[in-house]
Amino acid sequence: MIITDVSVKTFLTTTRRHADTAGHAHPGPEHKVKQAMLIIRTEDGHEGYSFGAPEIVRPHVIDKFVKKVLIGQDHRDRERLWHELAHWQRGSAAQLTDRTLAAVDVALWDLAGRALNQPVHKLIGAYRNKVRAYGSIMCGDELEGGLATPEDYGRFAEKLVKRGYKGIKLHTWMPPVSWAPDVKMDLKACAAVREAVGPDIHLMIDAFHWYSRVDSLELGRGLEKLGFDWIEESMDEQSMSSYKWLSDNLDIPVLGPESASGKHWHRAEWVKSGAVDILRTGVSDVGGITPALKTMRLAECFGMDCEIHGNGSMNLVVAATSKNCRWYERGLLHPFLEYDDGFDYLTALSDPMDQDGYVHVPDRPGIGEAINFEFIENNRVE
Ligand SMILES: O=C(O)[C@H](O)[C@@H](O)[C@@H](O)C(=O)NO
Ligand SMILES: [Mg+2]
Repeated sequence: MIITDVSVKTFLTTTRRHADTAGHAHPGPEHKVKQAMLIIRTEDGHEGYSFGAPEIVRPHVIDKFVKKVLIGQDHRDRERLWHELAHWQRGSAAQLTDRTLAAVDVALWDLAGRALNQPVHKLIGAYRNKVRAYGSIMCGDELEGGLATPEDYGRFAEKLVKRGYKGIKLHTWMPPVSWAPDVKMDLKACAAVREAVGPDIHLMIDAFHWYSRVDSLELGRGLEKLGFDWIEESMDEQSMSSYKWLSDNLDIPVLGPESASGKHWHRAEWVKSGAVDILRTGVSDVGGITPALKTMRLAECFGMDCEIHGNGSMNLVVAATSKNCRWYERGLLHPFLEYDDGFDYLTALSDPMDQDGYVHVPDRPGIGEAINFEFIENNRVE
């Protein structure tokens, strides 16, 4: 059970996703990008894995922080190891981020499952074995036939409903789109989607993250007329009081925070302040499965739903082990991309969705990823 090694394998994977100046994904030509696999190994040869950007598991953070906390420790002591690593953050000169904590925590949970030959959602205590998904559409663009007009969004939404989705979330247009942001265009896209899919499909929006209070109010009031389920990240989440103001002035549920730092502790403050109606967590955002579960349980104590940010096995585990979330965020989706094609370094989708819009939680050991180890070895760069 004792951890004897922490290592990283960096490899090339092919993708058509390209990040814009705000970090949002858009489709483009195929290109190769570096991906990292973190490996935590024990004395008896068991290993746990997690994937992420190479910079979050770069040698500096692995050698200066992760190895110092993990090597020689019982891998099952996840709660203690998470706190010990989190305490290193204050003195790390902002070098040890929540993303790194998440990579380590996910690999430790994966290790626990693989060592016992059990799926992690069963180890934690499953609430369900399938979760209803909403299709999370990429941010708008200026691509002919892509997501350039409200009608494009409407057509794509129709396609998603045919695929089985019972919920759809729009990320609307943001810079670097030349004319964005524009509340009236956001509402035209939302109206086009509502018109296209009818009244029974659940709709949500995740808007330009830096609207003013007044713009957010105009957007929210328009969405109320369209019967949307929630409004998400329409303002800078560093201003919790702005969300309190918006929640007090809108009927549509306000959801968040997604990107705000502070893990489960800060999300407790958002609940206490009444800043949101639906809480939000995400394994990458709060530092792992461990704090994401704490956020879910915190929301449950206040009679609140907590919706999980992001796709992938790690977030699916949190959704499968929690009663108070209604959705799994499946995406990001675009008319030019086939989400169900998956990743070249996995031999199966982590989140297969049936025709009724349910994602079935894989019962594979660990967090449930079907890793193609041979592909990773054949495409290693470090
Ligand atoms: O880069 C981002 O802001 C996120 O990836 C975003 O696009 C999307 O994942 C999100 O906000 N979901 O709620
Ligand atoms: Mg979001």
